[in-house]
Amino acid sequence: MIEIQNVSKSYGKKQPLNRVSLTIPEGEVFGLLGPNGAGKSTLLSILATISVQDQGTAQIGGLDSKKQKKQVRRKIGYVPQDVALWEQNTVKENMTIFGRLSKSKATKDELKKLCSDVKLEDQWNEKVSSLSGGMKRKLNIAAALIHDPDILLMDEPTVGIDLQSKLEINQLVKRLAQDGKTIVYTTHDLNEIVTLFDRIGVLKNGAFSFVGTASEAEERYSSDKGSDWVYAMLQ
Ligand SMILES: Nc1ncnc2c1ncn2[C@@H]1O[C@H](COP(=O)(O)OP(=O)(O)OP(=O)(O)O)[C@@H](O)[C@H]1O
Repeated sequence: MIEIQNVSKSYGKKQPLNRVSLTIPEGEVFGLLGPNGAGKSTLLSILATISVQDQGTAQIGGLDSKKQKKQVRRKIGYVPQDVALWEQNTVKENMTIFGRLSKSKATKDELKKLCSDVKLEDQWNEKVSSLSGGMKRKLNIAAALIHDPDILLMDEPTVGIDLQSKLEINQLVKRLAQDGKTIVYTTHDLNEIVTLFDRIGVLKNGAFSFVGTASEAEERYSSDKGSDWVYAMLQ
């Protein structure tokens, strides 16, 4: 469970988060939406203990993101917006390095299994620099799962990649949720907004303008003229 209470964060005169509150129950796939610059990455980075909020609290599995960073990091896997890999090393070497960094005792077979879960088994001995953008994204996700986190924070994991990799990542997210993991996922993708999430939340002007299921959003934002409810919701 994730509990965010009255979280605020400013950068100079900009205030992307202004007393934001949200509860995400265990096992939920939550879609974090909003226009460019709305504060989605900022909120994820606070949950990932990379940024610190100016005010308010964020609790992850009962642990405080500010005061119990180390313990929180054991509970979360973070997939940043920008791919972060060792390009000159192989997939296997990358997984081994990430395994050491997360102090995981995962065996080679377990690391390989994580790669096969994201359909990267054939690339095990390939250099990262030779992989496609979609493959790199999938490797970043596999790396975030090495320490078997309860919660996965994913910042636009499918932006700018091929359709097949995107659908594979979507399927993986659904499987992880079935296994009981809680997932917070930011996206601008229309199909994902409509199909992937148990609930969505729209960040706008520093706060959530909507939190609920896609059906509830459709009901609220559809007009009689049948205008596009996703567009209306994000305005
Ligand atoms: N380190 C930083 N220093 C200064 N300003 C920042 C910093 N990080 C984010 N911002 C600003 O805070 C606001 C929120 O940024 P954030 O990246 O959280 O938005 P976002 O909703 O994730 O956007 P996008 O959909 O474009 O990824 C933006 O105006 C951004 O320019």
